[in-house]
Amino acid sequence: MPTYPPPGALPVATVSDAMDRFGVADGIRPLWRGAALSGPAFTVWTRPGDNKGLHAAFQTIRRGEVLVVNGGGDATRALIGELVVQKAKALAVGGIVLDGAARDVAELADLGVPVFARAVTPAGPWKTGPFRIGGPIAVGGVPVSPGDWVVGDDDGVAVVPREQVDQVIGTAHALVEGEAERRAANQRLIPRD
Ligand SMILES: O=C([O-])CC(=O)C(=O)O
Ligand SMILES: [Mg+2]
Repeated sequence: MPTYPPPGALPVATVSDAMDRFGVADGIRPLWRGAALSGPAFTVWTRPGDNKGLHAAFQTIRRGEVLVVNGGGDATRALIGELVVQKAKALAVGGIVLDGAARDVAELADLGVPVFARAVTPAGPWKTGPFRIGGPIAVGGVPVSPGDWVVGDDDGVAVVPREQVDQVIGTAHALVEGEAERRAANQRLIPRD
């Protein structure tokens, strides 16, 4: 697995800026404050509201990979809850990104697994499929293929195509330095009377 910056090391906003401000998954939000992730995508497409494919994903997902799920943007059925996230934690999954919903949100922060989703609902999932594991999908309108870099923080989630990761990380570091200069300049401002 390539080495990515650790979760929270580069702001997602800056990573997106380094992609000409593209790459952000629209409408996908962190489910607890401080949730941050950074790792390669493990993709699943599932029938909206059905989590059979997520349980199948846990048979092969590797340490540090981020489970990224296209659930059709469905907000009516939670694809995951505390028990599924507990499983993700035991397998050292890097985090979960759902274009769909979750439940049991009070427990997710305690588990410490970064989870990002479009919606929260107490309604539980179906468990019959169909699903597809490992192909190209999209979340929040952004294409994701297995191995693309997924990064998430309090602002949301961005996806960097695998072949652009080195260039985007380099550009993002340069942008961070530029922002530090602007921050210092802001601190030198004085009110005019
Ligand atoms: O029942 C489910 O599949 C989802 C859920 O609430 C959990 O994982 O705790
Ligand atoms: Mg539950």
